[in-house]
Amino acid sequence: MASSTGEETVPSENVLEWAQKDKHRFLHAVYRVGDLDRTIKFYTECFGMKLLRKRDIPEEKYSNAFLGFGPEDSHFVVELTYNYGVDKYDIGSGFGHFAIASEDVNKLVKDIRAKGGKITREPGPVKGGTTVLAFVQDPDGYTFELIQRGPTPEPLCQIMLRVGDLERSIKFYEKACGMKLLRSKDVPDYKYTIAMMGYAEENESTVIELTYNYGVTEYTKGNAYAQVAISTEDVYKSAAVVDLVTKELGGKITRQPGPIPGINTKITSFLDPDGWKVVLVDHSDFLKELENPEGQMMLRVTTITRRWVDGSNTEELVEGFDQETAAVVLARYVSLKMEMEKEFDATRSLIRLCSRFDDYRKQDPASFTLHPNFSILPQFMFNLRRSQFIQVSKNSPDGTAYFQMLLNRESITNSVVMIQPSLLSYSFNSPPAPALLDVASISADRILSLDAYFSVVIFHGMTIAQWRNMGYQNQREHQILGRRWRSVLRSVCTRSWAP
Ligand SMILES: C[C@@H](O)C(=O)SC[C@H](NC(=O)CC[C@H](N)C(=O)O)C(=O)NCC(=O)O
Ligand SMILES: [Zn+2]
Repeated sequence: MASSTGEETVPSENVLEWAQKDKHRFLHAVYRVGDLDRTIKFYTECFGMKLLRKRDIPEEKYSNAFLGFGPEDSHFVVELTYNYGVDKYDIGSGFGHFAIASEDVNKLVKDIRAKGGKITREPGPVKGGTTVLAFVQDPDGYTFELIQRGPTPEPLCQIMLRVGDLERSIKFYEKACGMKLLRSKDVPDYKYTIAMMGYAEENESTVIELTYNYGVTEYTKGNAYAQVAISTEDVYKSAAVVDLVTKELGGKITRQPGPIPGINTKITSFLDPDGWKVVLVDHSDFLKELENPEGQMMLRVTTITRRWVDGSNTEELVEGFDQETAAVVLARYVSLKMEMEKEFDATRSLIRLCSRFDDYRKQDPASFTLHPNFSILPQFMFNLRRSQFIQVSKNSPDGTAYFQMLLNRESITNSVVMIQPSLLSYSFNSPPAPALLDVASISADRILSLDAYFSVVIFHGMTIAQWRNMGYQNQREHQILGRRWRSVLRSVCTRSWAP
């Protein structure tokens, strides 16, 4: 369906469907600690967690440590952040607890106490219920609930957050994140209600435990707990869903979908109606970026198994279609065929594909639409035909061979950039955001970086160019501008490829 501006708009109910179709997994909870080694020692010795990886980012003055009960590609973990020189944080009144499932809470409490851990609630049935639990405080004051449970594949099993309107929050996490309400429980004697939200059985996986205290609608957030990271199969579609849901239930997008400059992992982030932050991370990017305990980048070859479907079953074919991968495979195929068959015409492939998966009314060309899962292919083919893989006359044979070698060797993400340059727009009051490959993206107060993989072009809008020419970035009275300008240049120039 085309709108008056000619842009394709998809009815909101179709957009919202994506959250229910998407595949999600809880990846990690991010929070700040005052002493990384102190917390690592406590979690490994008292909880039995394993240190999975550490990283230090001196230019940004912080370090991270990831700990959990199993590897990150299959377990929910904690991501600790240590900011240089900051040894204390305010946890606020809204953050409740993390939870660790144990088959013997009493024994675990004894062990933790013997190692100097601070038990703030002795083991016993929960007030108003029967589940045996205990509470322990970690060195920074974060509360960990120790919950009695049989064997489970996911011991790190809860993030408890207090909310001011339980129904609103349940609806938000169902519609924006595709979560299910796994269980709710009202405890009138203690004037609270809880709701367990997640993607699988409560005893088998991590959940967000939403807690409503009767009559309490506001909590302080503090500056200690940061966010929860959840995987998604498509950050762009997921962000479109979240944007719609925030208009209905509150909350807001805090980072538009797109690659993290220099890392390429695609993310989007937002606040829920109570201000709790969620980051959605592209799952295949996440798996590729995982590092091993020595901190080396471990590029994983992730075999994405797609259920094969009978070619005549168009609907299932469309639903499982990965257009970025298809576009790159098509480019690799076409650049090979062009070399072997001079009369080979790449457009025929696109025409065949469109005639198979399009939707239009006869005699009405304007009604032509392609399913969203095919939306980038036409523009991709437009750029491929003009790329150095097809227009070989401009290169030496060695040059063409070099470009084709890289196209066949690089990741899907980088190969897409080789054929369809990515344009990022940087401004001084919002995070970098993908921009349309069109002159309309040029504006006086923005810096544009065109990444064509083999070359990067940095364009300064007229106003910024004037500031730069007048040396504002080096003048004391414009030091904020200078700092921002240098961080923009740094993020543009720190790319992950090395031709
Ligand atoms: C089910 C389990 O994971 C829980 O966390 S329920 C524990 C129970 N929660 C509350 O009381 C929530 C309301 C409270 N006012 C709050 O805001 O945290 C709890 O903490 N019980 C205490 C006990 O001693 O049982
Ligand atoms: Zn709990």
